[in-house]
Amino acid sequence: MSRLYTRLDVLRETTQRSLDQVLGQGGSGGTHQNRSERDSMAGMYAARLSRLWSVENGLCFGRLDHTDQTSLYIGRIGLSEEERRLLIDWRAPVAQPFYRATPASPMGLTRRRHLQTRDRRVVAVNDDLFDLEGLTDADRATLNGEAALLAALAEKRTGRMRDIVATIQSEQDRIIRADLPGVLVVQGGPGTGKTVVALHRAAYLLYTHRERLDRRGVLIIGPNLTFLRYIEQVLPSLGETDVLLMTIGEMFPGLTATTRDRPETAQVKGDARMAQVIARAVRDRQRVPKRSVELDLGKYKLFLDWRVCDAARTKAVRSGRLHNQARAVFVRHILNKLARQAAKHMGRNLIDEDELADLREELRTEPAVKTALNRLWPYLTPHQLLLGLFTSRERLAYAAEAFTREERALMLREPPVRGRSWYTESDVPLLDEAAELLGEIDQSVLVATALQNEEELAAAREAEEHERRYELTYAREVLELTGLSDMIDAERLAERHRGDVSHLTTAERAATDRTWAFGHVIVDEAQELSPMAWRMVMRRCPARSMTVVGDIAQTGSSAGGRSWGAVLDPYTGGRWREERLTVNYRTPAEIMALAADVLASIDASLDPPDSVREGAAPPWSQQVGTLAGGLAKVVAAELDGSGGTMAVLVPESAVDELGAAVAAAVPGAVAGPSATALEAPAVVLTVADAKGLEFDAVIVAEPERILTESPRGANDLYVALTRATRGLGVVHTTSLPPVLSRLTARPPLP
Ligand SMILES: Nc1ncnc2c1ncn2[C@@H]1O[C@H](COP(=O)(O)OP(=O)(O)OP(=O)(O)O)[C@@H](O)[C@H]1O
Repeated sequence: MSRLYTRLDVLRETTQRSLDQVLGQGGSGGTHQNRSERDSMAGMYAARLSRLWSVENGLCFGRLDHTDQTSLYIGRIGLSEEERRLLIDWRAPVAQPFYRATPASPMGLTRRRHLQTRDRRVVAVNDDLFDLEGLTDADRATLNGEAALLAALAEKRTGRMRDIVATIQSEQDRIIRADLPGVLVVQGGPGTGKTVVALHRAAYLLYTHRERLDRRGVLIIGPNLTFLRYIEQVLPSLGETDVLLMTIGEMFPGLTATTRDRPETAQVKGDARMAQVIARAVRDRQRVPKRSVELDLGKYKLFLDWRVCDAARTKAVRSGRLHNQARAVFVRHILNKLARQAAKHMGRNLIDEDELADLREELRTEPAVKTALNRLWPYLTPHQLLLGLFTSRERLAYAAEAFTREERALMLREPPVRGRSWYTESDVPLLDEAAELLGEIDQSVLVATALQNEEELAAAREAEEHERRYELTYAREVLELTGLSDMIDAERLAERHRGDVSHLTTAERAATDRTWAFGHVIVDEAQELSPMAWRMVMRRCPARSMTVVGDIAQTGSSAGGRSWGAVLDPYTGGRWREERLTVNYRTPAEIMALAADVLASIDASLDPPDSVREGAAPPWSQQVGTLAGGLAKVVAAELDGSGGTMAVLVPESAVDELGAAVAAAVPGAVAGPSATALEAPAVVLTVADAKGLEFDAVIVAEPERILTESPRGANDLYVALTRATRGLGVVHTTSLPPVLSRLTARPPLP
């Protein structure tokens, strides 16, 4: 072990020296090319350095002893010295037996050794022995198959997900090392390691297909920002920092939409028919006036015949261009007609092409003409289109004719109020859809076309401001994640995001480019995505190299999927493959038995995963007089100060009230998914915000309300019950739902 760490220290020193040398070669001096080369060298050394620092804990965690008497050490990265391999990267093919060998199929091993280290010292050794014949009695005594796994699972949760390189199980390893191309679905019940496996798969794919994925990047989509915070340390701890983590609400550059619509609204907005709605909303902005329009130019008047507009529109639509590009066709046709009219006013019946072009340019700048053209075929940003649609009953009536009046009413909204975010998570795929149909607008054109509707302009400006703030936050996060904050400041990096992108890593560039095509996309909690969200995600991965991770039984969103086939067939022609995970590493058997009752109430044919652990205290229930006061008391009493994590999962409609009550009564408790939520001793969350997370203890409040509050209430309750790693309690005021009859009742609190 000491030899490995000595080698690591040497590599850190030499890399640091190289970095210092490059950074010392003058700040902004030299040619552009010199600066650019220097920047990219510095970026490379800095990335290598952060990789070398990230593997300090558990650098080496295994040893393979082969039948031919050779041994290999397995670790987080590969290390060698003078051509000799000291440590094998866990992702290398020769490391595979560490995860796959079994007594029935030992893969050339006599022994697999798990090493637990602390502060560079080995503190525990667990062996799996495959050559039972050749064992001494002492060796036989140490036979301890699951010890390493069980030790890892028994550890207290820190609020952050840890990597599992040392204890990946065989069924998980098959998924991690599955081929890159095609769509792989990983279906598995709660706690089966879907998320952690997906993250290790990302690390494996980057290692195995480095060249391809370095260029195109890997995107991981998670259900909410808290979840991304929960998992963000896993890949850096595996030495991979250039992976982009995003929620659906962040996938339209410049926006971070975190508010969720009510379930009925989210369902309507996520409906596949919304693609038609957006297309019709665009068409609705390509107008033909009912009768001819009079254009007063001062010196004379021109008449814009509705038939001319109609012909112009047909021509523009037939051009096959996107809305903002097709505008040029529309405008040119109309200006040609107006120019001929204008020529007549000047007493000229015949004009040549050059004169026509001159007149067209003159007319183009006439305010009356500009106003008319902008009304008939305005340049539109996706923001303007959506705002115009959702704030107008008439526009909605036209565009969303396929929906009922009630469904349209769910989409109708007040215009934005300054300082308050207007977009919801389900608007983001709609913005993306709109962007696909509208096409880009040249920045200079946008500035020149100052005749847009006031509100729309304000919204566009707001979006711009959002973008600036977003870039800054993102840049800070990137720097924090890569540990480079001492070397580059966030403002500069944010500037680079928007301007010169040549020095940025792939993930940084991809984050700001809506049209970026990723080399591989991993979608976690994929059952929650609406059909419209899938359209957006699929656009980001035209190669269809994807890992889709989820559990249909945990679908909470009304817009979410009901089967993988229904979700994926339209994009893959049925060509996707499925792997299943069947063992629950999180929830002890006693808690899982209760969750299994809820699962059976959703669909009796669904099997819960088998728990690998048992021995937890039986889950309990406690009736209280008033919910807020009673809950706060129970939470305070349950916190044992031992440093574990606790979540209080509450109905969506009561989250503000209960969050405030618990935060006021329990020192250190936090209400809602804030930046500090994961580190707090107790956090109050809705089930949607707890998706994908886990806690040592979980208290579920008023399960009856969780069940009835949403169309998929039983799925929500199932998710809530399966977040616990050690203890589970239920606090309620009204009678308990019959499906929870297995709970052990504690004496009620007055
Ligand atoms: N092989 C393993 N070794 C150690 N810990 C593991 C292993 N597999 C899974 N775990 C742990 O089990 C817990 C559950 O894993 P994870 O969150 O990935 O499950 P999931 O299937 O995504 O769950 P859910 O669907 O409920 O969100 C995590 O703490 C994870 O680290």
